[in-house]
Amino acid sequence: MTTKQLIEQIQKKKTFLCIGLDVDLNKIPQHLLKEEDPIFAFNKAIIDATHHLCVAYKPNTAFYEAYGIKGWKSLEKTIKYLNEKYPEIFTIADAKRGDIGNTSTMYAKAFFEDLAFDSVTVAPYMGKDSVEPFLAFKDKHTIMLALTSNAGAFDFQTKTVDGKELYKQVLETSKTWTNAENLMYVVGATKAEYFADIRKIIPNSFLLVPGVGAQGGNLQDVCKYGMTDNVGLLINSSRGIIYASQNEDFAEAAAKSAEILQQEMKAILE
Ligand SMILES: O=c1ccn([C@@H]2O[C@H](COP(=O)(O)O)[C@@H](O)[C@H]2O)c(=O)[nH]1
Repeated sequence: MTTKQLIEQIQKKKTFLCIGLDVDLNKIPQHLLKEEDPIFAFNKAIIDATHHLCVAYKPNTAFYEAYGIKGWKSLEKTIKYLNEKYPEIFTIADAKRGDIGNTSTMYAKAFFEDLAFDSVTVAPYMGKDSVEPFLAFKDKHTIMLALTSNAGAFDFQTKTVDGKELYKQVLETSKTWTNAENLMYVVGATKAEYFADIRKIIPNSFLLVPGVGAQGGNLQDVCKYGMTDNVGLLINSSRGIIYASQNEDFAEAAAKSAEILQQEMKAILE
């Protein structure tokens, strides 16, 4: 999907919500455990109930890898279902990959070609040659960690290196890379006070913003300082939506929870 198509979807659906599909078998309704593929059954029900309220889904691959081959098959089925039934939805593999160049190319093939995700998250720590192989894929998006939502973000990301905070160095340097137009960035909703400075460096790039809901980030604050003319934000909530209920009504409860955020977004967009 192109960035233009993503912006069109945001404007049409009046939402920039991304729903995180972080499936934990201990948290899903127990009746689903009787299904042949409980993870896919859960995701399918959540997607069917919420697709009109969001523009993106983000399975975090850890929640699938934890269940071995079965988990990976559930991830495959989920992305295939999304691509076939809801092709207008932007898909994010939250895998936080990155390695020496030839290995990064294989990661990129896995997520962009084999699984056919629109985007994948990567870590910037190994630098230019670890990220550029992802950027080489046309109409695919590489979402690089910039300033993360967790407390550990202050261990390295905000430390001063050569007179500038490391996360700012990451943003500035990455702008010079080949195919940098295919970059988006992760900035945590819990770091709302940093968005104004971040926008000075990357005024137009899309930001994937996790941390609303279960981690306590505030949507209004993020939008106040992070929003661009083209919105430029994908706000993610995972647990706050998909585990709104652990009973048989889980899909409807997830939709209600998603609708609360979507209505807030709609009001901001109007
Ligand atoms: O800085 C980051 C980067 C990634 N994440 C991921 O986003 C979701 C958040 O889940 P919630 O349940 O809404 O808290 C999860 O997959 C994280 O691994 C993040 O939280 N912060």
